[in-house]
Amino acid sequence: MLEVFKLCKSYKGKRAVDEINLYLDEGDSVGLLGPNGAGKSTTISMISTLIKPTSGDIKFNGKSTVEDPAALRKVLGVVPQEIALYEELSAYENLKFFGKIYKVEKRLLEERIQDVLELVGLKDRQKEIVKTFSGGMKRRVNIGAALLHQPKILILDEPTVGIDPQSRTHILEMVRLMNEHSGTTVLYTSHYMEEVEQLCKRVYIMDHGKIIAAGTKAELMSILSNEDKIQIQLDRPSAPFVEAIKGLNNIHHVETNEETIRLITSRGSNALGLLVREAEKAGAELINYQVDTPSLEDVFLHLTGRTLRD
Ligand SMILES: Nc1ncnc2c1ncn2[C@@H]1O[C@H](COP(=O)(O)OP(=O)(O)OP(=O)(O)O)[C@@H](O)[C@H]1O
Repeated sequence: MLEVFKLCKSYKGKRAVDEINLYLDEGDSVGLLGPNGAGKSTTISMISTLIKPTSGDIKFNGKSTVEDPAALRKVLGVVPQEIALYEELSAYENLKFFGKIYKVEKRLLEERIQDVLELVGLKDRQKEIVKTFSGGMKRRVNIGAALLHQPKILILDEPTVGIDPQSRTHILEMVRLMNEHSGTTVLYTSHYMEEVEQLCKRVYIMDHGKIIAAGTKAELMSILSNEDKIQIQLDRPSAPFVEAIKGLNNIHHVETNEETIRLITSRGSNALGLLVREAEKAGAELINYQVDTPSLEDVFLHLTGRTLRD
C-alpha cells in the first residue's frame, strides 16, 4: 500500500533522515520508535506529504507521492505533535471547521462530527470551549479532527506526550479499535516502548536518522534470544564491584539505579557464580538476584548502548 525507499532529508547538509526503507500494508499497525531527535517527525512529515524528501521516494499503490501527492492526501489522517485548535471555539465548532478544511460533504458532516465525538469520548462536552479543556481532552479533539474524513491511513506523531493517564488510555484504546475493527492502517510514532508493544504488529526502531532494526515484536526479541536480563542487589553500595563486572567478558551492559544493579549477560554464562565471586572480592554480599525476560526496551539498549529516554 505504502512503500518508502531510501528516504533522506538533510538540513544544512546534516541528515535528519538517512536512507530509510519501510512499508505499510493495508490494515497494518506499525510503530516507529526512537528517542527524541531520532528523525521520526521528519519521516512522518515526508510520508504525510508536508515536506519534500532530499532524496528517495514514497510510493502509494505503486505511484510516487513526491511527484503526485493528491491520491495519498485524500486517504490520510495526520495527527501532528503540536495541538492545533481554536481555543475560543467549542469542540463541536472546531470539528466543524476541520470538517470543512478536509472537504467532508456538507450532508455528511453533522453525522461524522457526532461519530467522532463519540469515539474520542467527548460527546457530552462538545459545547464547551476548548480553552477550558485539559491537554488530554484537547489532544482527543485534535485526533477527532483527523478522523472526520474517515481516513484509510492514520498517522499519529507521539499523541500521548504530556497528557493525563485517562486520556492516554482512551487514545490507545481508540487507535487499537480503529485498526482492529475498522481496518484503518496505523503508523504510530512514540518513544514509549510499551505503547508500541501494545498497539503495533510491526516496529521500526530509529536512531540518528537510520532504521536500526525492524520486525514483529517476536523477531526483534530474537535479537536478545542469547541474553538474559538480570537485576541484583548487594548488602552495601560498592563502586569497585560495579567497575569489576563492567570488565567481565559475558556481561554486556551494566547500569545502576540507587540500590539496584541491572545487567545483560550471555545466556548460560553462569552469571550468578561470577557475580557472587566478584561481590566477595569487593567485600560485599549478593542479597537479591532476579532474571527477567528482556523487553523491546532492552533490544534498543542492546543495539544503541542507550535507553530510549537518554
Ligand atoms: N526544520 C528543521 N531544520 C533543521 N533541523 C531540523 C529541522 N527539523 C528537524 N531537524 C533536526 O533533525 C533531527 C530529527 O528531528 P525530528 O524532529 O525528526 O526527530 P524526532 O525523532 O521526531 O524527535 P522528537 O520526538 O523530539 O520530535 C534533529 O536533530 C532535529 O534537530
